[in-house]
Amino acid sequence: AVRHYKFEVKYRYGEPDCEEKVVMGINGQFPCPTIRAKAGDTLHIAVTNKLVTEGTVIHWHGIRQYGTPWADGTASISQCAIAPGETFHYRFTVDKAGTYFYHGHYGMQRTAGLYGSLIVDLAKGKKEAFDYDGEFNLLLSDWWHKSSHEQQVALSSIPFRWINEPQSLLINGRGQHNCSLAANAMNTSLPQCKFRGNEECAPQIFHVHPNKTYRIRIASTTSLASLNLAIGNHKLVVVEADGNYVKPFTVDDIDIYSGETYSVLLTTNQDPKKNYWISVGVRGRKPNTPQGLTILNYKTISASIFPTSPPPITPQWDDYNHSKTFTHKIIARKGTRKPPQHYDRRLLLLNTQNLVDGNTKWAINNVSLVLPSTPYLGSIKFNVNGSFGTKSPPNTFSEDHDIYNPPLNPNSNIGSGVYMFQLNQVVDVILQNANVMKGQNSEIHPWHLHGHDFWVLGYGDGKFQQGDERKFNLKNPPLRNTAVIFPYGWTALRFKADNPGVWAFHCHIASHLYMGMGVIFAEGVLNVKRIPREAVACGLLKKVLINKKHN
Ligand SMILES: O=C1O[C@H]([C@@H](O)CO)C(O)=C1O
Repeated sequence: AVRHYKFEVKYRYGEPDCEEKVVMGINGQFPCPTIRAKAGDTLHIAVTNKLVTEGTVIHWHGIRQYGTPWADGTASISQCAIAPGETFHYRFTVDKAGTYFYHGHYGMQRTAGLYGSLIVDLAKGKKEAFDYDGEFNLLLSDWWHKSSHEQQVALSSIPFRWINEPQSLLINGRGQHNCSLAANAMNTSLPQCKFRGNEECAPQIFHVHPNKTYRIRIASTTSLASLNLAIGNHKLVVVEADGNYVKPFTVDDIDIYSGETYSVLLTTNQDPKKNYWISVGVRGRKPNTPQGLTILNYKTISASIFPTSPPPITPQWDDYNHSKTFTHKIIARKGTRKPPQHYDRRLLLLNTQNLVDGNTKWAINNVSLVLPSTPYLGSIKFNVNGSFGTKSPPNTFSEDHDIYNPPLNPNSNIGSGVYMFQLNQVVDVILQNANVMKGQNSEIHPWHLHGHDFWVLGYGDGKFQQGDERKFNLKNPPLRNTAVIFPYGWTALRFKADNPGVWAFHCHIASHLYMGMGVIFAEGVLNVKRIPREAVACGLLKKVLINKKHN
């Protein structure tokens, strides 16, 4: 079936965490409307930009866009930003059931609130690999009191101004900044929140029946924060990650990085005379943000009876062993597509923090990404000269780079070059983490690939060595679209370059991408047919496409 949506992107006042701010929403809603479709459906989403003075695009995160690379919604990569007042028609199929989301992919518009859930159900007649009685969505995000515009200015100022930690964590767009839902149950200086219930920042409470199993679809669209989610007294069975089944495993809490999605099963087998906390806390960076909270309500009692015990304690932010233990449990469910046993091309990508002309940036193999004004998809397809860096970016980095210390020479270059793959090549990417520019520290980065799922072949501590590939899991590696690199560690990915188009591969932390932490992949672009001309008619292609006929 074809599903039609009309989206108007517009700022409005809102109080996501009880403080009035300007938020970016769709059709007056924040978070933006949930899209629900069936596998095999075609979505036709007409996006009208009502922002008055800035462009916009929307990326359908986790949807591979086979045959429609111009609908991936990445400004300067797959399309021109939609100008104020204009409408762009996204038409693409959702071929695989799973938990996804969508978000702005121009500057830091995701930070401003431009995100919503995208759920793809199985095609009619197909059955899930697990049973459940009901389901609900948890769309997780972090919220900032400084506007996305001010954050962009801060990050590109000399001296550099870091954005620091978010003010609040939001669950389905709702958080509490000046009060705590759990004040009466724990030691805090915050007052107890009091709600009539219709406030925009009142928690969304999840109502369940006892002795049932629920599928909880979780997505993290945070700008910065890595999160840990727990539900008091309840176990979680992880069954899906990034739209792919995983071998089910049971945990007390899950770590979720920006750009990831999970489905977990929860069985309501606890005391039905109580309600329970759902808590979200910060991991991987020294937190300065209170937990995000809401309530799991057993319908056997009133939802207004809050738990008297404190919310689950989020694991210590720097307990990386906890994160690694969780991450290593994620393997593919039987029946998942297996990886090719060999690669055709390998990239070793070093992640460093650098200086470029006095600006603090992130660079990959010493190149910090700056996007061109003509979208790559059009430039490559129509062979436009001079629209982006023609020098291919480096496949690897210097063997003597000391990943445990600040770089000896912190300066790097900017670049807009593209890694070009032969269609159907098997590509391995080893992401190598390193020390930041100042002090002894290395940070978490969740890397997201557009247009493909990849197999996560392995993780390791320290510097990747040739022999490490013997430890790769080629038997049942999980298929995902986002994978984390741990501090001072490496992560190995494999994918097949089988989707003609131009695809971003980048750190999903909004500020880090803004600071250049990404690369551009392209394959088989000459095979891409029928690019709508409004998708790429800007920059150097504006005149060309108006004057000539192309197919
Ligand atoms: O990009 C970043 O900059 C700061 C810090 O390294 C410099 O202020 C930080 O924590 C980041 O993740």
